[in-house]
Amino acid sequence: MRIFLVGMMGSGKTTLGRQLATQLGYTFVDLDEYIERREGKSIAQLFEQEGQEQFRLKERQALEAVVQEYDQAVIATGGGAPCFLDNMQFINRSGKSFFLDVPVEELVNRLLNSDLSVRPLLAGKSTEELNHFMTKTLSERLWFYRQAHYTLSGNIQTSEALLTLINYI
Ligand SMILES: Nc1ncnc2c1ncn2[C@@H]1O[C@H](COP(=O)(O)OP(=O)(O)OP(=O)(O)O)[C@@H](O)[C@H]1O
Ligand SMILES: O=C(O)C1=C[C@@H](O)[C@@H](O)[C@H](O)C1
Ligand SMILES: [Mg+2]
Repeated sequence: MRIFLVGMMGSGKTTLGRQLATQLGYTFVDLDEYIERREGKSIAQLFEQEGQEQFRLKERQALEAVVQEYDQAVIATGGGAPCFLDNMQFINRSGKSFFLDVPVEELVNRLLNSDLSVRPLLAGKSTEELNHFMTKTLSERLWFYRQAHYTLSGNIQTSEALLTLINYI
């Protein structure tokens, strides 16, 4: 079985995905890291050198490659991945999907405590700009994220989220 985690930057896909994979004995794949390895460039470099449109094409190719490569895996998708091309349909056809629906205020808190420079869409933003960007982007993306098979809502601790997810699987 393939398990896909979708949601905004800071929603905990990488953190939760890694732990879930360990618990299930599945391979963990972080789509951003997979792209970085395939391309030999960081996500920030890809955005800077090739632009977002080209990145989204590479992201789709990587998604297809991951599905080809792994039958039993927990896959943390990139924050934007489900919202371009027909990626969300492809995800839903390829496994079970979970939307980590974390309130914007909490996303902003978490992101302010992390390294913004590795996230090219957020790099250099002030707290106010970050708030505005995250609110606007979430409202544009909700339609896609809500197509996930399951939703985990709220600011919940990773350990609790893990238990809930395992119950759904
Ligand atoms: N349940 C949680 N409660 C509190 N903080 C969390 C939780 N999950 C993750 N974090 C923290 O929030 C930050 C972002 O988490 P993470 O990198 O897992 O998000 P992501 O969804 O993979 O983001 P991106 O789309 O940018 O890769 C990290 O600093 C992480 O430690
Ligand atoms: O939300 C987004 O559009 C992104 C999220 C990250 O996972 C990376 O894929 C990249 O920084 C873009
Ligand atoms: Mg991540």
